[in-house]
Amino acid sequence: MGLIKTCENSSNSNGDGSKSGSWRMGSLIRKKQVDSVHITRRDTHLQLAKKLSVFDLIAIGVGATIGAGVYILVGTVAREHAGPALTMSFLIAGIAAALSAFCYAELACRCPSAGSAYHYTYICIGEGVAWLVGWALILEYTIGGAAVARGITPNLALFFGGEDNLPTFLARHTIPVVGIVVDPCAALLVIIVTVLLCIGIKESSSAQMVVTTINIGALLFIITAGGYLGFKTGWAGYKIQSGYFPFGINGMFAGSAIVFFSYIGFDSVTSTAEEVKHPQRDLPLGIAIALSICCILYMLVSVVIVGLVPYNAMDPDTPISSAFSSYGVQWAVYIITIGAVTALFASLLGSILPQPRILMAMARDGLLPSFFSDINKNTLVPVKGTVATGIFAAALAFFMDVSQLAGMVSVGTLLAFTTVAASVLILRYVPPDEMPLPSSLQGSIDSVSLQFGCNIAESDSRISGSPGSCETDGQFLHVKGEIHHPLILGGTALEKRSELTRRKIAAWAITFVCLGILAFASAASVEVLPSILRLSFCGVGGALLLCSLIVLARMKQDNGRHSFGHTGGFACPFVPFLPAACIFINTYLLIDLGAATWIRVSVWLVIGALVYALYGRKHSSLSDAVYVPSAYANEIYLHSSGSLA
Ligand SMILES: NC(=[NH2+])NCCC[C@H](N)C(=O)O
Repeated sequence: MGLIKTCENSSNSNGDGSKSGSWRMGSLIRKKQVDSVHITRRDTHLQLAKKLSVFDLIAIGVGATIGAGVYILVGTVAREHAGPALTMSFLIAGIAAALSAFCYAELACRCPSAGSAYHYTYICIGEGVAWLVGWALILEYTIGGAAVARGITPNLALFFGGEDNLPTFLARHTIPVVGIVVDPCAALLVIIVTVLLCIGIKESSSAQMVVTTINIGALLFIITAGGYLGFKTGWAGYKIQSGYFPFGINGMFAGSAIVFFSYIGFDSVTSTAEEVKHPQRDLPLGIAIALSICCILYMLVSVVIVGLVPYNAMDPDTPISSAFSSYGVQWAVYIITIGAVTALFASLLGSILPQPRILMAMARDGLLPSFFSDINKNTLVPVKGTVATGIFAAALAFFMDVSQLAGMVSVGTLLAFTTVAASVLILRYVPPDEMPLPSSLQGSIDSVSLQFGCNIAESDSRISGSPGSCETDGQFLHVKGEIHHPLILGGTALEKRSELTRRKIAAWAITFVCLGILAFASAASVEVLPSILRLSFCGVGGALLLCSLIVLARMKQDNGRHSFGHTGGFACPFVPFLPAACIFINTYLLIDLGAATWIRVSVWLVIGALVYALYGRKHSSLSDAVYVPSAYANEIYLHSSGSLA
């Protein structure tokens, strides 16, 4: 049953929002429309302040991305995986990150919202996966922020001559009996960042700009001073016997999987989408420039460091400072430490900034309490969500050494990157078309039916457009006996039918692309399986992936430039190959995180599933929505505005 059934369900709901069994499954795949915030909630909320320019976005992106990664990872990765080819590892990881950046750039243009990956997933894939992404991002930003804050203390202590000399109120203490090491300095830094974020987005981005400029200055110092030393002393690191690839090409790729971590963070830019003055132009530019700056800096730093010190003599903990010390340039250590502290501070701000915005987007959709969607009328930022995030992250940073949980931090980002790439495929081949309306508008539907001379009747599940839309098959209309799809309201009956078939084939092809990648990547990484089994899985997965990609490549697609009410903007190139490569890389990295990380993450995800089942599902804005085609929704909305007034 389609639309009519949905209406009945809504009116039968027993006040607490509980629905029939089939609707319960349906809640996981229900989707929202780009501007559904305004339609479903008759939004009276304040909007965030639109103050950010492309320079602010670059500062936010670079600041959030450059962190401990480049200051620490170069040592271990050069020593154990890549050797002097570390530069190539950074390049490959940068290209992999750029694939995600392309996908983010298109979606940020087409659906600019503070919810970022959560929001795109909700529109393209459905509520269940969107919740999962939002919930995983909470883990990432909060634990990530707390971990970064803890990392600042030892670096800061270097200015005082070691941790023992830190002022008592900043020094780490061990609580007797329980043996917990508390870190007041880390908690204080989180609080400072939280206060800054509450003051205003422009103020926060200006602070980020200052801190990031100092950090870039330190990296430029490393590059120029290191380059000078290298030219003067003959680049000892490049003269070793084992050549440029001591661990072979495999080592270089293994290294790029590890240094990929240093590119995480540029996605923070997209969570400011509602605060950008010209989102369609500035979001893609901001993401691209931020990522390019990081990639160039990382490659130059690595060229210099592996050239100064032979890879096998590199210090795994403080590779950059040790490289300068080994040439007798002790004072450089201070500059490098300033760089590390500012990089970590900016990374902390980059972690705490997106969190309240994603919470706000989830609360607007009813999946979290409205407390989080509150915007302060003076500063026009989500102050309550920011304070809640800050208190939680500060408590974590104070009490826990969260570095053990570092692997969990990447899950949120990689999951988000994967679903964002899948969302691009869906938007291009099977653009979502439902327009959720609150049940209060149901009364208007009949009159609109009359006005259109059409009968919004039971739809035909045989012609549903995608696996994901079967449940909400009310998107199809029978108009005077013919089947009409909102996207193909023009054209002959034959054309309409063939468009519906195209959508169906595309939907299955996208599903098979994802399944093929999953099979291939799992078989390639799970070494405990017998090799014959691994090979067969890889073969089946690869064949599935290849066939589905060929099918998609031959299909008509939306060009990504004129949907959802605006034209222009950025369109991701090489669809479907680029998003598929992006899904592949991120799935591979997700599996590569290892069983222990996944077991820990599962605990968090199970808690998330419970919260969704007990709260989100019932309170979702879409739980009182009926589905009508977007082509008619505006008419219904306009028609009903009189009766609602
Ligand atoms: N949102 C995050 N997970 N932030 C962590 C960013 C890590 C950063 N790229 C680094 O190299 O340290």
